[in-house]
Amino acid sequence: MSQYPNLLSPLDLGFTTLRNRVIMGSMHTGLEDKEAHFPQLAEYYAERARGGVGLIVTGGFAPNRTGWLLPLASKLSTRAEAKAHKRLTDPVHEAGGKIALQILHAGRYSYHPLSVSASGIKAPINPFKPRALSGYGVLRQIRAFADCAFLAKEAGYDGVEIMGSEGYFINQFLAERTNKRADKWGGSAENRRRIAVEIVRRTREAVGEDFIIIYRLSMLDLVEGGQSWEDVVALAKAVEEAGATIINTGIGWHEARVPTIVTSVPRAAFTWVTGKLKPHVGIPVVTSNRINMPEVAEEALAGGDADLVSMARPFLADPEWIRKAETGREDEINTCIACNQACLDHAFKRKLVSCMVNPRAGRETTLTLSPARKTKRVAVVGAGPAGLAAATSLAERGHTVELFEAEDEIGGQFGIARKIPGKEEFAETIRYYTRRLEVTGVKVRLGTRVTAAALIDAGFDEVVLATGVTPRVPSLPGIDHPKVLSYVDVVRHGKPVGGKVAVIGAGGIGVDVSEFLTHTTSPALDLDAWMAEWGVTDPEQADGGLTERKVEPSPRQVFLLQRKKSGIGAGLGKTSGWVHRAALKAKRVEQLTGVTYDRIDDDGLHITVGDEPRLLDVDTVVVCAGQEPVRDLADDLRAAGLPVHLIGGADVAAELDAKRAIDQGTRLAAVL
Ligand SMILES: Cc1cc2nc3c(=O)[nH]c(=O)nc-3n(C[C@H](O)[C@H](O)[C@H](O)COP(=O)(O)O)c2cc1C
Ligand code: SF4
Repeated sequence: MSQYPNLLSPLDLGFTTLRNRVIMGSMHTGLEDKEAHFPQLAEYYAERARGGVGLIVTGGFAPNRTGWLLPLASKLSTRAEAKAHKRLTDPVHEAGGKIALQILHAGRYSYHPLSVSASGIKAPINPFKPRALSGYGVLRQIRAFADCAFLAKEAGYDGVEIMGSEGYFINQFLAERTNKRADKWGGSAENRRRIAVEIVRRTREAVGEDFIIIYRLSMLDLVEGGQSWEDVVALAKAVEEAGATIINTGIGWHEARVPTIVTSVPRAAFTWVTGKLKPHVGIPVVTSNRINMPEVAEEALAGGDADLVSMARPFLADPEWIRKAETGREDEINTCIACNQACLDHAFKRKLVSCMVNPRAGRETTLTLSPARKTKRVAVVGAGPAGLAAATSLAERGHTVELFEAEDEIGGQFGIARKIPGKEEFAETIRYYTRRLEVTGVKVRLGTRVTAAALIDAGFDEVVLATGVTPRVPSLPGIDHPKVLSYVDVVRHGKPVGGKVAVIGAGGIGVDVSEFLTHTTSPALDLDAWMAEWGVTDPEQADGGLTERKVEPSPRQVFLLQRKKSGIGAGLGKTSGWVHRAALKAKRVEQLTGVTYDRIDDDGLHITVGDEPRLLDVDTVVVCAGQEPVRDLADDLRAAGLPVHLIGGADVAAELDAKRAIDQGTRLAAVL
């Protein structure tokens, strides 16, 4: 008997059966935008289908040019385009999987001048003002959805998902916020939902009975002027009536100021919303967002909140997620830690999407770990993200690998990250590597500060130096004062910190340390606390589910300081930086930029801001002023003729970058 009886049980849809209750949620990876990338996209999907996922939903494809998210982005509106899609659907079917095409019309989120919407109201996150559609224009858009679905069927898809949430085109008709129309497509709730219902009805007519239609329904808009709960329920019933097979959950518009998927959002944070809707409809419902491990998914289903779970990013992180859950190897799952660093942050920069913890994602055809032609004895020094990726990937290719780590535990900087409130997920990557080291047979030497002489004597063929970084000590009068601590002292070693603290350096680490110092508990581990913090409430109590934000007061007063004039946490990703900045503001952290540090003494930290000298009478100064690479072994090893490879912080320490570190470790291992 499986440990996950609900999750792994098939779902009979009448005309077809899904092999389990897991949908790989829609993710636009960038590979969809050019047919030249379809072979790569096909292999990315096929690998996930082989891994056992029940149904794959593609990234969004526009049904016409006006619906494009970006100029020349993915679209399916012609027979020629449909033909190319066969290259995607065939390999998935050969692997025993199923695949649905997502139809996404961006409406006023379209980043181009052709953008259209219910009304001519510009989105706060887009410079392009949409044109309000005429009545005829609305009918043409509806038809485009149905035609796109018809082409998808021709291309061999098992179904389509109609994207009705996240503030895109359909959602813009549903909410009064963006729909000011006076015709039959606006005004009353019934009129506002007419377009969604018509799209589903016309799509069903176009594709016939035996074809999956998922409707992704915005259950919580999280914006002012969003839909009421009554509207949401009425829409769900109407969509079912119009012929949808399944309803998927959508949460929050892109312009919402509530985080919905970053790592500080508790796991399965919105499953209760799906559960609230479920009794109102007869068709299966899917829950989504921040479900990343089998026990979380199983609990959502066993609790009766949903019939299926959608997991998007977890399938970037691990294509074999299902197989591992099926065979009791959940401790081998490479867990999505919701960092967004290589997925959504890439998408925003128009870079191809991948995954921080799995750099092979989206590069299945180019980054392969094939068996080594000549096996070697390799020493990897340092068990941070770079060293772990290198050691395990090398061992997977058949090399004999020994991993040396000076500390008593693996993880490097991730061991610090995991202690930051809201970043607990980083512990999963350490757990994953702990197990992967065992599975791949790497010999691990913890608490061993290995010397160059020992490495030379041992006769390794290659040495990989992943020795990481040490905190940079700025030259500043009073830097030796007892009230000065490094971020490592504070976070890793838990050294006591006073009630008034200055944090020097407002990069990613300074921001993390400020979060650490202003929290006594982690809202990420307490859904009620998190909802209160972000003002998320039951949509029955407030339209769109938004109320006032309330935060627990900080246990200490924190000043976050930066020499540069650029913004606080400027290097943080687009999708997560604003969340940290908003959280620190709510905790009343005083943020100062353009600061000159004058000296530290018994009175505190003396600074100059602009031309104004100022004394911060703090008890503790925490230094987060960058880091220096640790690479002392390199010269001696090279002098002895050993091939030495520097990776991670030991290579480039200027900006701590785990994404780069894991990628570099994996790529090195692929060719050694
Ligand atoms: C890189 C990326 C691209 C996405 N593209 C789409 C998309 O095209 N359509 C869509 O409905 N959702 C899209 N999403 C949202 C996901 O479907 C999903 O709702 C979100 O990632 C939360 O689920 P997860 O925690 O399982 O990843 C995207 C998410 C990511 C990370
Ligand atoms: S980059 Fe981060 S958030 Fe994105 S899939 Fe990978 S682990 Fe998850």
